[in-house]
Amino acid sequence: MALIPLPEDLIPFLKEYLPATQFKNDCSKPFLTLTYAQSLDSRISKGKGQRTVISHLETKTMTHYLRFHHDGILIGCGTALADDPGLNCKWSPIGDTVSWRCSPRPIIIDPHCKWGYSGSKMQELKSQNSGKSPIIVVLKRPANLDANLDVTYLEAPLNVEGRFDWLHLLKLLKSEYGITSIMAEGGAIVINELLSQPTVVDSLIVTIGAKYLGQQGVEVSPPAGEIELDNITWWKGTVDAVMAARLRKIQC
Ligand SMILES: NC(=O)c1ccc[n+]([C@@H]2O[C@H](COP(=O)([O-])OP(=O)(O)OC[C@H]3O[C@@H](n4cnc5c(N)ncnc54)[C@H](O)[C@@H]3O)[C@@H](O)[C@H]2O)c1
Ligand SMILES: Nc1nc(=O)c(N)c(NC[C@H](O)[C@H](O)[C@H](O)COP(=O)(O)O)[nH]1
Repeated sequence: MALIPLPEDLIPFLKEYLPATQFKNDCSKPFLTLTYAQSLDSRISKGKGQRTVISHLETKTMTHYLRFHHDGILIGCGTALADDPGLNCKWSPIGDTVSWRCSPRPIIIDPHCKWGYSGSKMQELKSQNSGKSPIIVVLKRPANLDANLDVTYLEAPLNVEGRFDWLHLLKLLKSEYGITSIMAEGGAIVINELLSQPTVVDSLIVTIGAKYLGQQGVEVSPPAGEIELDNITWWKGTVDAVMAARLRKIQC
């Protein structure tokens, strides 16, 4: 899908929430932006496994502007399987040239290797020099790896609940691959887990589309209950609104 020009007032609106240059050297974990598009009833798709357009094209362009400003783009394997996403960047300051140089490195959280890179949109974009090859985070690298497949596996341990520890994972991505900023784009499991990680998430950028998706839709709602936000700012577009904020740090 072609983009439209980025609304100019989104640039100052987002500035404070983007990874800052000085952050790169200061911290052992990458800067993490959690971003997604939801309906008025807090759904991110109309059903499990169904790719659903929520954003207006101007906020779709905003997503690509955000992609331009991050080294990595992280999704769960549920999104990779449902959407077959490209995860490249189609926005650049010099126009809409699509290049792997402007694109973040896709990072797919796939502990049990359910998603395949072969034949994917990501592979197609990589072969056209329009995107980067992914890092797939797994418990154990698959046996019989195809040496021709341009894909990197990062092994990480699962905790007793069968989950990767986010802080450990992010630090690994920085120390092993030099990734200093990541935007997490979903889906629901990733978003719900990260909403309760104020020490891991640095910025929260949520697009709210003016539609309802209904009770069959995939819901975003933190399982642990109430989450407070700080530094809240709103932007209003043609039909969408965007909220940028920070998760409130828990006081000891
Ligand atoms: N509107 C939006 O902005 C948006 C964004 C992304 C996805 N989506 C939609 O969301 C749906 C997919 O969401 P979902 O919740 O099924 O999938 P998901 O993308 O959150 O992936 C879930 C899977 O990722 C892995 N995973 C995630 N966190 C993990 C952790 N800490 N440790 C170990 N494994 C972990 C697990 O295998 C888990 O089953 C799709 O319908 C997609 O279209 C919407
Ligand atoms: N900003 C936004 N608005 C939406 O309406 C919507 N459905 C998504 N969904 C995010 C999800 O991660 C998608 O899978 C990728 O946005 C697809 O990425 P590509 O365009 O293929 O690169 N994101």
